Amino acid sequence: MEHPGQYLATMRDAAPLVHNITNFVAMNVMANVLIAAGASPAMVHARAEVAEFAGIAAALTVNIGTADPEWAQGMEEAAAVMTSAGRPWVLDPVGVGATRFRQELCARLIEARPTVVRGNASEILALAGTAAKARGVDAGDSVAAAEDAARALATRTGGVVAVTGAEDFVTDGTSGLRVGNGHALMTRVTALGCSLTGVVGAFCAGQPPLEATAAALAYYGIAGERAAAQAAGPGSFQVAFLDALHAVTPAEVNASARIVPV
Ligand SMILES: Nc1ncnc2c1ncn2[C@@H]1O[C@H](COP(=O)(O)OP(=O)(O)OP(=O)(O)O)[C@@H](O)[C@H]1O
Ligand SMILES: Cc1ncsc1CCO
Ligand SMILES: [Mg+2]
Repeated sequence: MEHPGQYLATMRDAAPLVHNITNFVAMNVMANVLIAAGASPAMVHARAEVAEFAGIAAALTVNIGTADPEWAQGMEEAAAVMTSAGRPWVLDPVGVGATRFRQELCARLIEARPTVVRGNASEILALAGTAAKARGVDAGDSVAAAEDAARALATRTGGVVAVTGAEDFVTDGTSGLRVGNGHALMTRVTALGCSLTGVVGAFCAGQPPLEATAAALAYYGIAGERAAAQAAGPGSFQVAFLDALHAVTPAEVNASARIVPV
C-alpha cells in the first residue's frame, strides 16, 4: 500500500459520526479511543432507537460482548439500515465460540453481510466452524492458523475480514495484507480490540474497506508502539495510548506502517 497515512488524514477531515452498539466493558474506552483518533463516536444500543440512529451515522459497529436478545434484535435492525444505505458496518464477534447464543447471533449477523469482520484468531476460527482454543473473550490461536478461515469468511460475506494478534491479517477473500505494527501491552488493557473495531469503522466511512482497514490497523499499532515506549505497565500504557492516538500524524503512518501484501 502506497500512502496508508492518507486514510487517517481523510478520516480526520471527515470526523465521521460512528454509531457503536458495543459492550458495557468497552463503551467508555472505545468512545475515548475514537475521539482521540479524530472521529465522533456515539454509543447507542436501545432497540427502540438503533435503526433511526444508524440512519444518521457514517459507519456502524456491532460488538456482541455483552449482548442480550433485545440488543441482538437491534443489532440486526441497525445493520440492515446500513446495508440498504450502502454505508459500512463492522462486526466484532467477541467470544463467539463460547456460547450457543453468541454463535447463533453471529450466524445471523454474518448473513447480513458486514463490510468488515474484525476479530482475534480464535473468534475468526469459531465463525468458520473450526475448533478454536479461545478462553472466553481471549484468543488462544495464532493469526496464521486463522488465515484460511478469514479468506473463506470474506468470500461468504463479500466483505473484508481482519484477524488481529501479534501480526494482523486482512483479506477480502482474494487479496491479503499483513500488518506488523503493534505491541504486546495492547493485550494487557481490556477492550483495545473492541476499540480498534470502532477505529476500523471510522476509517471505512467513505473509503475502500480493504485498504482502509489495513491503514487503521497500522495506525493503531503505531500508536501502541509509541505508547509502549513511555509506559511502565498497563495502567500508564492506557493513558499513553490515548495520547499517541491523538498525536500520530499521517506522515508518521506513512513512515512507520509495516503493511505487506501476501
Ligand atoms: N502480541 C502482540 N504484539 C503486538 N500487537 C498485538 C499483539 N496482540 C495484539 N496486538 C494488537 O492489539 C490490538 C487488539 O487486538 P487483539 O487481537 O488483542 O484484540 P481482541 O482480542 O479482540 O481484544 P479485546 O477482546 O480485549 O478487545 C491490535 O491492534 C493488534 O494488532
Ligand atoms: C472482558 C470482556 N467481557 C465481555 S466483553 C469484554 C471486553 C473485551 O472483549
Ligand atoms: Mg475482542
